[in-house]
Amino acid sequence: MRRKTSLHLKTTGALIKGQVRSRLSVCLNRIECSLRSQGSTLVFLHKIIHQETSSEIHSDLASDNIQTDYMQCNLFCQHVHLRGTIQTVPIGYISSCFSVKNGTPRQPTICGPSRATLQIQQSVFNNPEHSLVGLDNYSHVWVIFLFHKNGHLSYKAKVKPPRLNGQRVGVYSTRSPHRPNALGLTLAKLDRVTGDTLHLSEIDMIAGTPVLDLKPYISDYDSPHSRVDMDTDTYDCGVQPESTSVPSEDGTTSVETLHSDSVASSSCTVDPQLDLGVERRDSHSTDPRILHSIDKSKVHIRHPGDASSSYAPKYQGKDITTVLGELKAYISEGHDPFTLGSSVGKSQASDGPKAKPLEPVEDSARPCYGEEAYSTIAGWIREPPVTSLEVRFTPHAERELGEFLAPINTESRDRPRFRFLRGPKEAAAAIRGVLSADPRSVYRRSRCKDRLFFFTLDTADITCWFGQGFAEVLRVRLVAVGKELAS
Ligand SMILES: C[S@@+](CC[C@H](N)C(=O)[O-])C[C@H]1O[C@@H](n2cnc3c(N)ncnc32)[C@H](O)[C@@H]1O
Repeated sequence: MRRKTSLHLKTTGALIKGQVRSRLSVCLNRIECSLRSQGSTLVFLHKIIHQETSSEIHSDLASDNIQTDYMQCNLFCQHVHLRGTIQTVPIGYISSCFSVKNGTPRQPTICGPSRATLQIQQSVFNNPEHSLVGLDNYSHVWVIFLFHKNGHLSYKAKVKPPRLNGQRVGVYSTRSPHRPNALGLTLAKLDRVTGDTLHLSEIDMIAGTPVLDLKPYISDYDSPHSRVDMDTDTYDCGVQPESTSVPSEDGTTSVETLHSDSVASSSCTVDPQLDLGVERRDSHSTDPRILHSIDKSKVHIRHPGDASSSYAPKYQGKDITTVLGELKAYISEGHDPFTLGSSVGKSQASDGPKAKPLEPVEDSARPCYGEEAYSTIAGWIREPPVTSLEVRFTPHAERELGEFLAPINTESRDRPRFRFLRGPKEAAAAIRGVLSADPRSVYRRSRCKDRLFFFTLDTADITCWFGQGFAEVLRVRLVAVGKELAS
């Protein structure tokens, strides 16, 4: 194997010129060192050399990809020496309606109809379809992939996200594809599973993207809001609970619901220190955007006007806002919510405060808890300094798009046909999604305002231009390679 590898390295090395050649040879030397010292990594290294480096080099000799491979090998070898072996082999490669980076949505939510398939490689599992059994129970899947088309590893500690229109932030506060380990993470919609293939939509990956891993999206684990909901479920036990409020040593009040026929108990902990006002701001910070969550409180109150409040768990017929308002009053004023009215569980605290009818909690006085109560995001994500664009089609472009057929359409073979998208309507929605988010780089926006913008969507080449606050689609043509696919 080693001889074969060396031979391959020599052949590949002969193709490389100048600086790139010398860089790669350093890299190859390191790999050979690794081969000598790390017998077990031989297969993987061979894969890197064979699949990643050589195919890219042959197709794109002078490109930056060589540097990427060089850097990747370099990083890899450092790891082999310092940290042991890290084996990462793609489980499959994305086939998607985006063939190049230009015009690919920056996040999956931008363009719902963006579709893709992923076939699990036979080389990873003998029966790749077995690895997907049960996955069709989930609507969404995390896709962990490599930004394999990042031409060069010019990553920097600070980046300029296009939505920030030139402002710099730390790379780790962004989803920039330019990062030291070029890993991407996309929450894709899982439309269906057929055998060894996943059918996805809402994706932001280009065709050929190597996928390293898949995990089901489980809101109970992956969404802080759901975690909160699980905690508040302690109010909705389904059986008449006997409740007792137990002040604990750390000053929190724990409300325990005891099931008479079971040893199981669930608890809801309220920290009076926290004032139940979730919109606490950091005492050290004057930045009004810094909103801090209550980490320890397992209580979640939704904003009274929040549409989601209809989902609020109920305790003994009362919505959670009311129950927590009562709890808050209990904590701050001594009203015992558990001795109020007949529908509420009895308090077992004999020396607890006397029952008093509660005043209805004023909306303004209620804590205003939105979803941000449990997760916070940078203000610019929802309110970026760039505005979204109106998207128009010229009548000509509209006609051209209308000519396209869905993949399964059996009509005339002369008409252009999509591979992924389900017809012109879906394509129009995808184009609107991509363009309204202004896919141009900051440089293009400011320096090349008047230039035409081209991108490819499925089998269509789109030409458009940008004006003040809008993007207009001028032409929709079948891509050259798409012709073969469409026939
Ligand atoms: C901003 S990244 C976000 C990706 C992912 N959702 C994440 O947060 O990690 C999405 C952009 O990466 C680029 N991209 C997609 N697939 C790529 C690949 N295989 N190699 C390099 N760049 C890619 C496209 O330009 C796309 O607009």
